[in-house]
Amino acid sequence: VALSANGPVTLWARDTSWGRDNPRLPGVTLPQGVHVTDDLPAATAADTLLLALPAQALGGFLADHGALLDSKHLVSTAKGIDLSRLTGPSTLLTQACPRATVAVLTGPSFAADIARGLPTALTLACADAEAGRALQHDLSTPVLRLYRTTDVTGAELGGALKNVIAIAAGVVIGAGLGDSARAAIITRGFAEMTRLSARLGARPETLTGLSGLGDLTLTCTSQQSRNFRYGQALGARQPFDAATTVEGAATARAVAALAGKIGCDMPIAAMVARLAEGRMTVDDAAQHLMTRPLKEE
Ligand SMILES: NC(=O)C1=CN([C@@H]2O[C@H](COP(=O)(O)OP(=O)(O)OC[C@H]3O[C@@H](n4cnc5c(N)ncnc54)[C@H](O)[C@@H]3O)[C@@H](O)[C@H]2O)C=CC1
Ligand SMILES: O=C(CO)COP(=O)(O)O
Repeated sequence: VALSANGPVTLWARDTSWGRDNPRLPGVTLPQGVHVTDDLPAATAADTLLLALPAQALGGFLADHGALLDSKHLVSTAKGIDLSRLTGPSTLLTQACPRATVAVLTGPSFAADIARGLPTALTLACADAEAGRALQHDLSTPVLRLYRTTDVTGAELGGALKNVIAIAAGVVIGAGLGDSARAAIITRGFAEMTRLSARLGARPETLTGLSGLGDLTLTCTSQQSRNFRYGQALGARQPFDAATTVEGAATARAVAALAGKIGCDMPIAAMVARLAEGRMTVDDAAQHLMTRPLKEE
């Protein structure tokens, strides 16, 4: 919707029977500049392709269709870590499409806000600085402001890890533990995010930017966030719609596996993984976090 301000856009989906009003984006009718199709070869004729798939679906999609995407400029919007391979979306794209230029678009942004034309700032990460500069210009609009970086690892880890911490923040609020406890979870969660990211080669300033702290702030404080609402339901012991995309649940499990492999202490992520799998109660999780050995901040 936003990019159609810059020129014609083709939107591909497996099922296009919804016409121009997608129930996943209620209240938004696609503008004339968006052409909707279920013809993937036709849609992939463009040079620049945005892949807006859930992180756990991206690997399978690339296994089926990667050949169509090679040599293109591929921009992933997925915020997660693939559970079976323990890698982020950029690695999945590079492995499936070795001749493509790979970039990541991430940062604080609810789809509904962008579609309504509200002002939004994002991070565009591309290891190839020149290609990143071109994509930054192509994908910015007067209300969608892109900052660029070459730190793809940091940008995609920020987006993936903030979802895990947002679930924890939701649990705190859902369980009635209060805003002070949520602030503690956000802060200690951010410490975990920077710790793991540094171990994996990210730059610290990427984590304090839009793709890290920016998105963490948004997702831990807004009822628009699916990850936060899912955490709230867990905390309140209420059911949650299983058809809703909640990236942080699988990513928490991936983070726990990855952190175990490289020996990185990630207590909040480990707790979210156990809560999401039903292996721990909220009371036990809170007790566990509060009774860890006292340490320096
Ligand atoms: N919705 C939002 O506000 C934002 C979402 N993101 C990220 O973008 C990614 C996608 O999120 P949403 O669009 O919100 O999710 P969604 O669940 O609303 O939509 C995902 C779409 O992908 C389709 N899909 C799933 N598996 C597929 C496959 N194998 N082949 C083809 N299509 C498939 C689904 O049918 C659905 O239409 C996630 O990683 C999310 O974290 C990033 C920023 C904001
Ligand atoms: O990534 C997002 C905001 O930046 C969307 O968050 P949720 O997936 O939690 O709805």
